Amino acid sequence: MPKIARPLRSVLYIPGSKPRALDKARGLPCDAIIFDLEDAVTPDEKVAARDTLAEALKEGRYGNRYRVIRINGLDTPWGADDAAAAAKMDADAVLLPKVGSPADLEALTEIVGDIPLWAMMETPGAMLNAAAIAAHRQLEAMVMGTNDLAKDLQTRFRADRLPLITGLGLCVLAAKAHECAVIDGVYNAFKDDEGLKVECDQGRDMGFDGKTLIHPAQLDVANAAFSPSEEEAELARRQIAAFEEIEASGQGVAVVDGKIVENLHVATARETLAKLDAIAAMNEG
Ligand SMILES: CC(C)(COP(=O)(O)OP(=O)(O)OC[C@H]1O[C@@H](n2cnc3c(N)ncnc32)[C@H](O)[C@@H]1OP(=O)(O)O)[C@@H](O)C(=O)NCCC(=O)NCCSC(=O)C[C@H](O)C(=O)O
Ligand SMILES: [Mg+2]
Repeated sequence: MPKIARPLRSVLYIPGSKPRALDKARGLPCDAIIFDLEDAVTPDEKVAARDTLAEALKEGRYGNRYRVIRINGLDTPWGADDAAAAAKMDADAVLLPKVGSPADLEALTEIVGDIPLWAMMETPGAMLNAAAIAAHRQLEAMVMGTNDLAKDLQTRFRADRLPLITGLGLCVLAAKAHECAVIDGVYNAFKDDEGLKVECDQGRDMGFDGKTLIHPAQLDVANAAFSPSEEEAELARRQIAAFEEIEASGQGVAVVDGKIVENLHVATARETLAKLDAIAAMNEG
């Protein structure tokens, strides 16, 4: 069972310092929100942003969007106070930037207690320690920080993300091995829908559960890319029906569209339909 069983197709960053954006998010079709106190907030605004965010969360009205607070690192002047404040806010999880090892998460639990944790995976060290980080008992999700990772790796931007693929893959493997969710990094060119779609499709094909986003205009592309398509749902229904029929006759392998369907494919087909149901339930709730 995944530690967090809910759609996380679109995970929108909102600067904790921007009341207008904090309010706008109450009506946006995102599955989760990362209320940011880190990179989207200038040093001068950091302390005030904490209070602005606390007020917004107290007022609530975020519906069933999952609410995650990204604090500053515990090695910064703001991190410990952010963590203490976040623990008292009405949020679902706390996200720690630049996690390097499980010890970083352990240090955070000493301040926030047993609230679920999310980890920014954005340094070369984190890629190499991904399995140990994913195994932390309170970790619920990993979030790729592809900007920081690209910076540390001194890569150039490439549409195919070749320089980042090893790290992305290591984090997907680690998260899946430990039943954590894993969310892809942001696409910086927020007016480029086509480029965003290519990157979302790549992330979806790699096994990511969703994408982090920086602007409301990116939500529809991510929601579509990380939802099962009509064709996938229709194929899933046919696979289940064909397998049930063949199973009733005492056989273990069905054939649909010229391809074998065994019990493991049926499990995937059922997951596809369950995901659609979860999205529908979330949209109704
Ligand atoms: C990128 C932006 C600075 C653009 O802002 P702006 O020019 O104000 O955009 P628009 O005028 O097009 O905005 C239209 C309306 O939408 C609202 N808005 C904009 N962004 C958001 C948002 N993220 N959430 C909610 N609402 C948003 C505006 O308020 C306008 O509303 P209205 O006036 O009512 O019409 C800006 O989008 C922005 O700041 N984005 C977030 C940037 C951010 O969070 N960065 C940090 C996270 S990314 C990161 O750190 C990556 C990671 O760590 C790594 O290493 O990779
Ligand atoms: Mg970062």
